[in-house]
Amino acid sequence: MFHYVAASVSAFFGLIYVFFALGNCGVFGAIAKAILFTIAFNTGLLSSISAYRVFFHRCCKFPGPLPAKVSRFYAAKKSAENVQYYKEVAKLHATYGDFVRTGPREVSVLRRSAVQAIYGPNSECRKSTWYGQTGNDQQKTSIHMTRDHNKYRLRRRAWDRGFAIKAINTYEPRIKNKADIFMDQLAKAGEKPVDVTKWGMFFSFDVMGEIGFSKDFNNLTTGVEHIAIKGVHDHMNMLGIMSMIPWLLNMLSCIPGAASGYTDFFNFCSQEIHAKTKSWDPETYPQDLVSWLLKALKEKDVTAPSAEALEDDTRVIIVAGSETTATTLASALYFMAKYPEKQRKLQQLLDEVIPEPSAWDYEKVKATTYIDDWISETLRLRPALLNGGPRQTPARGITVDETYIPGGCNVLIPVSLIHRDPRWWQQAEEFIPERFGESREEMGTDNAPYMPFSLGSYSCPGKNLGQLSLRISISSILGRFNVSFAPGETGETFINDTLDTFTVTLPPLNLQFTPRNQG
Ligand code: HEM
Repeated sequence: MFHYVAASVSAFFGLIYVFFALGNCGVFGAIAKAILFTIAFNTGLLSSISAYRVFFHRCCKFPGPLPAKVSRFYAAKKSAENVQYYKEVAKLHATYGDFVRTGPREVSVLRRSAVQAIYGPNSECRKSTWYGQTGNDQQKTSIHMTRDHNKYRLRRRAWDRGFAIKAINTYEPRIKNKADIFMDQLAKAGEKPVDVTKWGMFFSFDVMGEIGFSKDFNNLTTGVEHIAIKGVHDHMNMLGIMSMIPWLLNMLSCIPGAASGYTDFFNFCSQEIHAKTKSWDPETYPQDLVSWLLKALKEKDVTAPSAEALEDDTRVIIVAGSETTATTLASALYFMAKYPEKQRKLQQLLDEVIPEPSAWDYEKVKATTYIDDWISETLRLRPALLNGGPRQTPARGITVDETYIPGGCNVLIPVSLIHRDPRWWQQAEEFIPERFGESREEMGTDNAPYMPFSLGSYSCPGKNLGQLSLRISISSILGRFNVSFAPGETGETFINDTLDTFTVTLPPLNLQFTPRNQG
């Protein structure tokens, strides 16, 4: 698009010059003629592109709404209506079936076998053009936006070292420390309602400050959202809508001032990484994720990102690491309030191994598998990312069941739909953590499509860290409190008004945390 826009602008001024030089009209006449010429040319061009996309494009056999076949602006428009594009996708699948053309070259697929074909470890599908939204210079983008598969694999190694078991073990007591501050704040709230959407975010941002940078972001102690993070949150809706047209987002971000809402966040990350570069001691064992990335950079390891990419990576650490864990924690607590008898069951199982909060021990929490079943079921019904990241099919295409999808198409799975599809999930709409535990076989869980952390090469590197934070926070809460809806809260808005901003944005949820008498 950059090339196209540059060529168009040059051609426009070239035309004015030519018409003027031909000498049969003045400057204004030349401008008028150039405008007419440009309109005629672009009308012809856009009409022929539209006709091609509707009748001759390699994706033309897939059904879908006509405007979606012509342009991605359709998806952006639908997303702009209420930032709930996932509901639109659900309607489209109900109307058109399992394969829906949701963009000129995008197909949304609602089939179990598509999970392996698109995201599985042996899939040849690669990150699609969606990941070009912050630019295509692979030396400058974050790991998340790295589309070059070989470069991605090399960079991923540095991340995987930061999430290896030895590293993760050093994080556990520091996360527990944050959880304890969180518990003190819940105790202070007493009978007052606590918005867990907000406080879950404070907790997970502070965890990422600690684990990402060995830094206290102080959200939990102050009860106030960090100014830099606030900038990100204030612009999530816009980002959710604009990312429907990645090339436009990329272009807009180049306009000076267009990304000013993010300035605080960008400056903050930049300051943090510079401070860290100075304070970091390469001789000691890395204590946080940024140190692992710095280590790779310093050792000129092939896994090292460039300095610019490192800055972008720090932004990913904060956003990818905290938004997802925070929204999952809030949803897990929602289910506790909604299903008090199941909450009691989890509490009792934890009480058996941890009879009082002072006896808290992570190994015992981990051994209580029902807590993992709770987290898995929460992520099934309330995935932190409602859609699988779009992937591009390899040149020879892929086959999903009986359907051939040609090469060079963008394909994705609507995760929030496939996780509730009754063809593969029994009692699909119900919250039944046991389906991941003792009822696993009976409920056919192993054969059902499940991908809250994505799968394969580009799956979430922070999965273990996310689960660690969730186990620690949930077990700490249940050891000290009973969780219920605050007066007047039903949780309906929390469920119905979830926004699709790539990672979800959740409405407030007011819960009450009543101290337990454990006798
Ligand atoms: C419950 C918690 C979490 C969930 C549900 C989750 C989910 C996901 C998903 C679905 C993706 C794939 C996105 C895509 O395909 O574009 C992803 C990617 C990623 N996640 Fe997580 N995540 C969680 C926690 C974390 C944590 C704690 C970190 C730590 C920094 C993290 C770091 C990342 C990174 C860096 C990527 C990009 C990987 C890539 O592009 O290949 N995540 N996550």
